[in-house]
Amino acid sequence: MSNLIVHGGTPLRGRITPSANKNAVLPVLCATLLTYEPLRLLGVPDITDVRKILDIFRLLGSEVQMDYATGTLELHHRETVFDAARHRLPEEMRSSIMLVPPLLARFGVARLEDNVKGCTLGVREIDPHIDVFRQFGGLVERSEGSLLVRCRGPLTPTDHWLDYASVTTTENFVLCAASASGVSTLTNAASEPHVQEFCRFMQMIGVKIEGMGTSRVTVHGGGTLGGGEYRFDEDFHEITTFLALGAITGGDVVVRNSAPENFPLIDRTFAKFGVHITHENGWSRADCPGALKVQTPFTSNVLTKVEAAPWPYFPVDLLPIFVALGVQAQGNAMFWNKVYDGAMGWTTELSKFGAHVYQSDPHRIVSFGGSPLTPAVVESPYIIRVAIALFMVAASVNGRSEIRNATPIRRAHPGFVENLRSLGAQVEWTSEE
Ligand SMILES: CC(=O)N[C@H]1[C@@H](OP(=O)(O)OP(=O)(O)OC[C@H]2O[C@@H](n3ccc(=O)[nH]c3=O)[C@H](O)[C@@H]2O)O[C@H](CO)[C@@H](O)[C@@H]1O
Ligand SMILES: C=C(OP(=O)(O)O)C(=O)O
Repeated sequence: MSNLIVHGGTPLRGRITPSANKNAVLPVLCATLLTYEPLRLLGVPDITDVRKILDIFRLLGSEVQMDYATGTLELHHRETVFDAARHRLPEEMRSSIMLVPPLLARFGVARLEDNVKGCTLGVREIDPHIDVFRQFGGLVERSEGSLLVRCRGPLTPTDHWLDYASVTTTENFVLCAASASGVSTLTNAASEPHVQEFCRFMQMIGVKIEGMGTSRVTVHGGGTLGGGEYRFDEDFHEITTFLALGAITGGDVVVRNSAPENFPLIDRTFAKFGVHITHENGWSRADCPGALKVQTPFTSNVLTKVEAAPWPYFPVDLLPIFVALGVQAQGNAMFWNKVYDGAMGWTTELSKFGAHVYQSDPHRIVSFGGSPLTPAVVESPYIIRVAIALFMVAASVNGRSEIRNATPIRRAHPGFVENLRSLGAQVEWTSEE
């Protein structure tokens, strides 16, 4: 694990182009294994999760040419071999679970390690995925430290209704449905921008999908899939992160943003902390006239709140970024994580900066912002966006801070430190790992 050393207090200024969204890139990479045709992917980020998936492709015998300097990936899964006893799917990342449907389609078997939990946000269920595999005719059995999923023939189309709008379960449903001959429908489907982007890629390789971006998705599966060229969109998480960094340091950061239509709720959430976002000619800017300040609600006896839930609610992965704004803003705010039951414990680390945050239950915290903060040495849990939130607070405080175990940032944000330096930040990693 590597730490971030930050000399904070410098307002960040400049223009920046965000990278692709890890949570779109990874399901797309898994989906590539469904086709035998060559593909070219553009804008592939140099992040550790991508490297892990490409490593498994190489083990399977796929042709993989990745040029990280240009973000161009040439991929051809022409002749592949999978040995469930020998080949291990990448651990410590949630997306491995989306390799199961293409492995089933190709080899009739997949083995999933127990440790595919990704960020330590509390329970990351696999039962909804198993329900999906079984609905399509998959056979699931427990083996030591892993699950074995098999199918005795091609998957069969199905209709399914999810308990909740799970991102990766929706993607797994679409992946299974693409290889099942016939029509499959998912109700209570997730609709996040990355789920929609993944569906657009599936359409490009020849899968007919109706209802993408809504809660009911219909997939016409079983056709022969093609190849082609696909360029990834910009990551709304990274766009929001850079805008928030500009605001928390009192600077002026302008970020490339080709999809401002995804931002109305995110913009209103910034406004709750006194940050005004504008979108013009494909660029977004955070303007913060004066100090950060929590908006006072008109309703009496309530707190200004940020309520995170499946899209189109405020995105849960952005919640820590706004907690960082909350502790710097004058006033009190409530942050409500409706998705995860164990994603708020990290906020005790904020007290090391002198911040006052109270956890009222596993899902909710209240920030009492505006107290003067001092530099600190803090520990990040294995949560990408929390390492960033701790960095944000450090960057806004005069003096030397250290974010220990900040490596998870490398799972999602390529060249994070280099990008920040280009905006004027004084920050470095303690090691290259
Ligand atoms: C690789 C990838 O794409 N990871 C993302 C994906 O993970 P992932 O697909 O694992 O997240 P899910 O949408 O399945 O939700 C995660 C967990 O939250 C709980 N839950 C979720 C929703 C709900 O309405 N009720 C409920 O109880 C469940 O315990 C579930 O296991 O979506 C999450 C939620 O946006 C994001 O944090 C992750 O970054
Ligand atoms: C939680 C995240 O990723 P994962 O689901 O892979 O842990 C994330 O991208 O913030």
